[in-house]
Amino acid sequence: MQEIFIVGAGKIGKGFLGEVYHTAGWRLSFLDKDPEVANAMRDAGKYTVKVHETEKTYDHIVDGYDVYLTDPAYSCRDAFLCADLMALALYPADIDDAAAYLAPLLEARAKENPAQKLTILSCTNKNHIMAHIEGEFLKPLSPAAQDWFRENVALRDVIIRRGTTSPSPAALELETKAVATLLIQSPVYCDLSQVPWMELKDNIEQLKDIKLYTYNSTHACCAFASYLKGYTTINEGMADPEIFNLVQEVLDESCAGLVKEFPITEKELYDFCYVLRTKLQSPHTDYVFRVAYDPMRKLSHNDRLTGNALTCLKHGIDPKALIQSIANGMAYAEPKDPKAMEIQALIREKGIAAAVSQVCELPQDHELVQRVSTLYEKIGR
Ligand SMILES: NC(=O)c1ccc[n+]([C@@H]2O[C@H](COP(=O)([O-])OP(=O)(O)OC[C@H]3O[C@@H](n4cnc5c(N)ncnc54)[C@H](O)[C@@H]3O)[C@@H](O)[C@H]2O)c1
Ligand SMILES: O=P(O)(O)OC[C@@H](O)[C@@H](O)[C@H](O)[C@H](O)CO
Repeated sequence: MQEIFIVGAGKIGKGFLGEVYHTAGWRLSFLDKDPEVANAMRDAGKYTVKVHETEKTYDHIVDGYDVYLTDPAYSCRDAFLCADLMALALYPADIDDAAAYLAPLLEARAKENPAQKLTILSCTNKNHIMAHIEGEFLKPLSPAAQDWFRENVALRDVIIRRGTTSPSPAALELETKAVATLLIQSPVYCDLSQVPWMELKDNIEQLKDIKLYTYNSTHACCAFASYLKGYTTINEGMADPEIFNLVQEVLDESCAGLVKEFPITEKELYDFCYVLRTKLQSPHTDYVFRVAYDPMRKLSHNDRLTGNALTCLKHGIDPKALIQSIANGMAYAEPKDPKAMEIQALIREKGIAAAVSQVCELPQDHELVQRVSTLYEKIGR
């Protein structure tokens, strides 16, 4: 039996990877830093995922797993030492800590089980960070373990094309929309051919910008605009004609920039985004809080809105709706989102132009900073 070690037992860990690898008959081990999350899973011994496929919806009960806390005694040691696959189902900001915690385990594996190769999947929406992650894994290792890691570990990026939700981090009832495969940078060191929804690809870095600048730019646009209108779900936002139109404009601008920037035809891009162009309601509730979460990352230089707008400007396309969405993101003042609060503090301390300049990582006299600042002042809050 093959074994997956899932770091981060949240929505993607439990609701996507746990569900899919359980279906495929793999042994599942979860590691989480939150005692509430780990205890809830351990006490219940099972959880339920409502899976929405194109033609059917069904409940899948996932059980028979082990769950560990990131304890100082490394109770997860045995599970880690024989895992074929490790998935980092974490936000990018949590990966460095996870790599530091995992270092003694990698050191032990290099000594005690050197012959078994390991594949690590980095499951985030942040692109161009794989060299950094590899550095974080290698940094604490001894020279011998570093050599072993380079020879025997395939650290790979992925593209997650499904929304997975739960009402709280420890919830044992999740929902997932299963309509597209998980794209994984090839090659890997384990056999994924019998695991549903897994697809190996050889150009993940480029495809990931295209996915972020279409699926995630429209998603962020909807979340920030929805917050400003007082909605709490993405479903409510998409049902509002004004927000729906803004989302479509963001998609049009993004696609116009992408066909100029990347070797992809308009038809290929249209097909890739087909689902975004229909007014279909999602079969499950998705939350503005989740989709808007961490606006500092979402508005940063290479990410879904700013990176996208810069690509448009580079190719002579006016990114009007993207710029409005960045301004809306600057006005996203959800008290429970620490990074939204950091942005609000920056605006209070430095003024809007300096804050946009810092968040979007652009000079203050850049056209985009000036236009975002002007639009921000017009937003009624
Ligand atoms: N949920 C989705 O629909 C979705 C879709 C695409 C991509 N993603 C990406 O997947 C990643 C995970 O998202 P999620 O929705 O599952 O988040 P989540 O908050 O539901 O789960 C993350 C889990 O990781 C745990 N964690 C954090 N730091 C840890 C550490 N150092 N060691 C062990 N556990 C740790 C947290 O306690 C939490 O349980 C993110 O990068 C997100 O952008 C999510
Ligand atoms: O996970 P984030 O915070 O990068 O972005 C929120 C959502 O846009 C994202 O999770 C999507 O639902 C997902 O990328 C599926 O397309």
